[in-house]
Amino acid sequence: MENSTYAAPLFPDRAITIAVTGAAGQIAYSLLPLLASGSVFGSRQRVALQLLDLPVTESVLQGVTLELEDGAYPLLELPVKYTSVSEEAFANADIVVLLGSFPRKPGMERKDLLAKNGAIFREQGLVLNRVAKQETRVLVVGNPANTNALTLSQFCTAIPKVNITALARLDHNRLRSLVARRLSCAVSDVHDVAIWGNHSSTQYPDVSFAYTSGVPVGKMRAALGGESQLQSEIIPTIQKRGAEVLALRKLSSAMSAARAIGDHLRDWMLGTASENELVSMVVASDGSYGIEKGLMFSFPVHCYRGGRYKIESSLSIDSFSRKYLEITQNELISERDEAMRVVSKMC
Ligand SMILES: NC(=O)c1ccc[n+]([C@@H]2O[C@H](COP(=O)([O-])OP(=O)(O)OC[C@H]3O[C@@H](n4cnc5c(N)ncnc54)[C@H](O)[C@@H]3O)[C@@H](O)[C@H]2O)c1
Ligand SMILES: O=C(O)C[C@H](O)C(=O)O
Repeated sequence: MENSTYAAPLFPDRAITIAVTGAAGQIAYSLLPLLASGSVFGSRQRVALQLLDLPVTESVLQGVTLELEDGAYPLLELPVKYTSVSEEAFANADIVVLLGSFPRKPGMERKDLLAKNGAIFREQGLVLNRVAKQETRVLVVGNPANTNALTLSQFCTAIPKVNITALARLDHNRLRSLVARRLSCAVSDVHDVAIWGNHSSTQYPDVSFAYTSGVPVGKMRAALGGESQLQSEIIPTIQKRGAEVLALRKLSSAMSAARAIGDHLRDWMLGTASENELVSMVVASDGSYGIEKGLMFSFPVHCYRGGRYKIESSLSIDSFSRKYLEITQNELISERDEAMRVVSKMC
């Protein structure tokens, strides 16, 4: 991870408490060692983990906690807590990472998935509303991540909406890496790619503001072969990358998702390596770029130490980009309307 190893601890006198749901699943298996080892919050920050999964996974979850103990991580508080009761997992958490969600099954339509997850994220929002601290930071990963985060935020008014985000960093990292491969440069030399909109195949992976030491801002589209190449190859490659991994592995991305979660949490809590660096996060829209206020939308943001971010609202959007922003916004509006229709029936 960039720049976290020597970071001053956020909480020098205590452990940072991180609740993780879906902790018996495959992303968690890659994520928990990153959290426990200090790769995310620095090599001087103690870490307490509170793991949640469904009762049916109890023995797997227990096995995962045994492995965490056997890792003998110097920063990890022991014993590791695990439970199937959300209230216990979320109590006193500084950070809540929500991996647990209902997966799409063969024959299921998108609206069935929204209904199943609407119920889960409504319930978890209500629990957080009762037990979480106002300063708790929430990261939703379980799909459909943007809309699950929106549902949760509707039922969790105790946590300010700016403290609820969802993951677009995997898409951001995928784009950064693709640009590096195309330009034969180091990933660390690629700056300010952006992901806009939904974590789905309508997302807009944008290189308009990206630069490297050899390619200045404004020249990246040309360096990558021009708009037709972006449209026919680069944009669809990123939009469909999750599906590509799923088809090959027969399992969705987990190692890269865990790495992206670590990047998202590190930048959000400790700040980006440079104050000017843009990273992509799904956050509640403030109306920037004409995106409906309140919609959970991935924007390029700046992050500052202490869990703060600011949407970069001054980028100039041309007609090429505007078309993509509208497609992904429309998808998110229809997901939101469907999810709200479903959860309103549960009230
Ligand atoms: N946003 C992203 O970039 C991104 C990337 C990769 C995967 N994902 C999503 O992340 C989620 C997790 O992926 P995974 O590969 O770890 O899945 P997984 O199926 O391996 O694990 C999910 C775990 O969640 C648990 N779970 C289900 N409902 C729960 C609930 N209500 N409370 C607590 N736990 C619950 C399950 O028992 C399971 O152990 C999936 O929805 C996946 O689509 C998102
Ligand atoms: O789990 C999925 O559907 C895919 C995942 O969100 C990914 O982007 O890899």
